[in-house]
Amino acid sequence: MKKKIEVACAIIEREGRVLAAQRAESMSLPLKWEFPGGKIEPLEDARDCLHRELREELGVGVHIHAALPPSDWSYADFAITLHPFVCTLGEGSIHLAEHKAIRWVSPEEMPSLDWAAADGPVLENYFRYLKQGQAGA
Ligand SMILES: Nc1nc2c([nH]c(=O)n2[C@@H]2O[C@H](COP(=O)(O)OP(=O)(O)OP(=O)(O)O)[C@@H](O)[C@H]2O)c(=O)[nH]1
Repeated sequence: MKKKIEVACAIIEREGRVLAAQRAESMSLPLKWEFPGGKIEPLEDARDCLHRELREELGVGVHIHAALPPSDWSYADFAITLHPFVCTLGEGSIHLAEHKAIRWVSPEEMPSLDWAAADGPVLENYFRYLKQGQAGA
């Protein structure tokens, strides 16, 4: 059976843009774009995982504002459930410990990046979330 992992990831918003991070050549899914985050440890809460991973990967704290629906994806060699959270930056300034690059992208620019395949449904859910916010505004 395929290995199954649970991953928490952060859609960090700033001034109408979100932070996209590019995986390094040395990582799995090299050079793909993703939302920073990582694997949830056994018995770990998804939000605690997110805070831990963002400190490790970017050296920042975040404020979590909303949880988007978890989304499942099956890669050739493993299956993943992504748990996305909409966040803003808290304390610290960004230092890249693992990623090759980051970009602040507008919602219009987001689909043009070469995302990890599992992020497709996450982008759709985020666009739906933005629309709902505008409808409720
Ligand atoms: N953080 C994050 N990971 C994602 C996203 N989309 C996606 O497919 N993933 C996959 O989820 C896994 C996250 O695990 P990780 O960040 O703790 O793992 P890693 O790359 O350090 O180690 P790995 O070598 O086991 O892949 C990776 O396999 C990554 O490719 C995303 O948007 N954010």
